Amino acid sequence: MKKTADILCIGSVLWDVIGRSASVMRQGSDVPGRITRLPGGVAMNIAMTLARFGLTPALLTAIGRDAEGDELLAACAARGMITDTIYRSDDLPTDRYMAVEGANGLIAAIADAHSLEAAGAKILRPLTDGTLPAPYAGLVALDGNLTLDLLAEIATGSALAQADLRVAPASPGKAERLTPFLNNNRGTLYVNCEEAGLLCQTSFATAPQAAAALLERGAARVLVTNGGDDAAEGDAEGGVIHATPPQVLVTRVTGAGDTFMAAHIAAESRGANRHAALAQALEAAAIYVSGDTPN
Ligand SMILES: Nc1ncnc2c1ncn2[C@@H]1O[C@H](COP(=O)(O)OP(=O)(O)OP(=O)(O)O)[C@@H](O)[C@H]1O
Ligand SMILES: O=c1[nH]cc([C@@H]2O[C@H](CO)[C@@H](O)[C@H]2O)c(=O)[nH]1
Repeated sequence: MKKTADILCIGSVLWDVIGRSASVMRQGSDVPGRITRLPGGVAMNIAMTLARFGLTPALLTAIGRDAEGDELLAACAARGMITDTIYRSDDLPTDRYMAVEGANGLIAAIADAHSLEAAGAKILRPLTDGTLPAPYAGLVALDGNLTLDLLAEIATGSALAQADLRVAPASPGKAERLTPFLNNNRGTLYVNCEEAGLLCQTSFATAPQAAAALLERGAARVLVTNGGDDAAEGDAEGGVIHATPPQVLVTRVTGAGDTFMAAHIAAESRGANRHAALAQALEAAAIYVSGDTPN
């Protein structure tokens, strides 16, 4: 039986190549370590986490028709995701992200999402070619790896005008690409305090302050996290609410934001109200950062 998608994940699905060393590293270091390759890209990370919360994501992305692409597609299918919505390109290679991590944290990373950017609006074809119900009125998780032009088209166009859009930035360097969602009062933005500051060209001391400022600048709805400090949720009608993350022993933080977002979406899809959804997202993120769940 063909599965129906609970949510569309639109954005980067690529291979992460991560070099890790136990040494403290600086520019120019050449040290022994391990190099691993694993599925990544923000849309894929969100899809993997949504799948852990029991949802079935369909992926809208560009993957090359190369050996790396075939392997990546198989990795998506193995996780129960719907892959026949993926645009396979004959001439564009499968995208890659490369990071180097030392004992002192992330040293540097390069995201090569050129194929996704070059594919442009082709990744959205399933929304209009009969593959998906049109207009699509369900949940959508969208990442900020798409070009500013395509993100603006999604924020203002008809293809996703009825959708429940949940938008995450791809990296601090791409945070400003979410501006069309602020300017057009569209979607729910999931950002941390730093990204909220970048979007508003300022800095915020607390998540409730950041949430209020994003709403003031035109956001329809926002979720703002701030590490171990209070997270906030707000929309124009209901105002801003906030809650404190459970205190846990932190063993990992990379991926905490994706876990928060996926758990929040999953809670709301089960019918949780805003207070319960925020609490459940914080609970799931706490379990994640404490290291009690698999990657
Ligand atoms: N030090 C911490 N103590 C307790 N909970 C934490 C801590 N760091 C993160 N969390 C939990 O994870 C959520 C998201 O964390 P954070 O605000 O750091 O997101 P992020 O910067 O987007 O994460 P990522 O590292 O994935 O980019 C927080 O709201 C909180 O629930
Ligand atoms: O510009 C980007 N930077 C990082 C990511 C992804 O985020 C994760 C690291 O934070 C990693 O999976 C990478 O692929 C991306 O998709 N685009």
